[in-house]
Amino acid sequence: MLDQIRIDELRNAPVSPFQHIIDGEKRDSSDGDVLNVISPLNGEVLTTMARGTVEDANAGIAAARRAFDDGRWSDLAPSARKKILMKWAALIEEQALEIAVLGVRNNGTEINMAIKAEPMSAANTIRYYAEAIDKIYGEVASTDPSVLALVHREPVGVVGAIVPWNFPLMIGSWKFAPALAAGNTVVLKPAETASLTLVRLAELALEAGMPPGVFNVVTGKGSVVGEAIGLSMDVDVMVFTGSGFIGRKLLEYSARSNLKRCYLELGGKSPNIVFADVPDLDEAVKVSANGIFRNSGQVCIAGSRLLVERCIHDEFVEKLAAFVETLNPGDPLNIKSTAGAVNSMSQLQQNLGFVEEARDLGRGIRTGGTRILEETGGYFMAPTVITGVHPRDRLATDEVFGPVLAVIPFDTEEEAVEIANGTDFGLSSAVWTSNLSRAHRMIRAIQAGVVHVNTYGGADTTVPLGGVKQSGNGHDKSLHALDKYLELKTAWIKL
Ligand SMILES: NC(=O)C1=CN([C@@H]2O[C@H](COP(=O)(O)OP(=O)(O)OC[C@H]3O[C@@H](n4cnc5c(N)ncnc54)[C@H](OP(=O)(O)O)[C@@H]3O)[C@@H](O)[C@H]2O)C=CC1
Ligand SMILES: CCCCCC/C=C/C(=O)O
Repeated sequence: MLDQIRIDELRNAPVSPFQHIIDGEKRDSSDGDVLNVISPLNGEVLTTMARGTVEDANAGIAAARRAFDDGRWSDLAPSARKKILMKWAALIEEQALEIAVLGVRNNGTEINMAIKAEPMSAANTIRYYAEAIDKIYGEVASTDPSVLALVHREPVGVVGAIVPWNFPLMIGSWKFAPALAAGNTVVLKPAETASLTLVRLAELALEAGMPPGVFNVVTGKGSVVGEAIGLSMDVDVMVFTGSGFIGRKLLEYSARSNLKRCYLELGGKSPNIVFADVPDLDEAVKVSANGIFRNSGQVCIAGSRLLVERCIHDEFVEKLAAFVETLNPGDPLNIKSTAGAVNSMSQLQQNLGFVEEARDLGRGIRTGGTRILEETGGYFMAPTVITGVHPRDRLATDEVFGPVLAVIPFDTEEEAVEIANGTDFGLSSAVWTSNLSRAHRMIRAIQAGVVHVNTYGGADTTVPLGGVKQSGNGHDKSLHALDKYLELKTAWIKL
């Protein structure tokens, strides 16, 4: 599917200014203000987008409220909603390359990953929930024969979605696809540094026949548009992926407004644990490296802590560093690049700050540790492996969200579990072992929403993704995600 010549044609195509999509229309901000969209590929202005005001956020919410309350979407038969969603998925797939290149110019993800993880994955997710929604049934409870007790599943109402910049379409679709399939309406605020493709998707939704007001996208600052959505009395469910700092604010907004449900996915510091009986050490090296360095480490489930049993530690690190040095981070629109740009200058500075702190503590910068390709003006960083990290170092406890891997040796299974569980996070993890009993013990012992065994990543739409501890609550993906967007209603009928 990836054609370098076509990508090169698209890479310099002019990008028209982006507006909000509210009530089925493209709209400027109420005060006409715009934000410059800076491309992380060269630090230059790519285009502008509407800088949403509180009025714009409220207009998006009001449109979603009207569209929900008058039943133009929720009262459609599930099969009718399904037809529109299927058409939407097809349109996204038809334009996948154009959308992917626009997204790469906006957020810096390498094109190989972007095409799969963004438009293709969004289309797949929309289709998954479209197909599911006419197969979900209510219940008839077991009661005394004088009563008929029914449990209905109803859409909750207006869903506010606030999504991040690392995979705007993939993560966005994990929220809006089940929400819309279930009959809710949506107002979505994309991240300031990755809004363009989500606006494009909203345009395609209208083209697919989605009624106006059902899916609204309001761009701008989180502190303005995001806060207005969080505080709205007309938003019934809030779904979010991003930092714990903003996740806490959303809980506060909910408490200060209408106690809206709030589902948070807040990232992690996921342990990737390699025992000496790893079935294939070379495979583990490669998969572990990809588990942290794809998308420049800007992945919530990134295996950012590598715990290696001491007796194979030196050999593993040697092979890992050698493999990492063969990676080819750089121009994300070159299909040969293995990683692209870091999303923003502030993320790059944050990443480099972690490296400096580790260096000051005397940890070993085994490879990487620097900004690269500075002459391009882009925000590129070498994949970085840091050894001798102490489990209490900030590098071992805090999310970097960049291409920085902390390596920690361990001696026993118990110690590995203690280190693995020794952070406030609990999103993902992996165990590499040939011992089936140990694999099952570790699955039980690790505090995380996902435990991989002898692999890292790759879990598809069929399984839930969610965190424990301060990695959040609720689950994206799978049929379980629908529960967030459905309300149970009991009908108790005396016969
Ligand atoms: N997938 C994941 O797990 C992600 C984790 N993170 C973590 O967060 C760190 C910081 O990244 P950052 O982009 O600043 O993440 P944030 O949590 O700040 O941003 C996530 C989303 O929240 C919005 N937002 C910001 N302020 C508010 C507010 N007051 N009310 C409502 N919404 C708001 C943002 O909008 P805007 O862009 O306009 O600020 C964005 O859409 C990363 O280094 C990483 O550790 C970040 C992104 C994704
Ligand atoms: C194809 C990349 C897999 C990403 C898995 C989930 C990432 C979630 C996130 O970053 O929030």
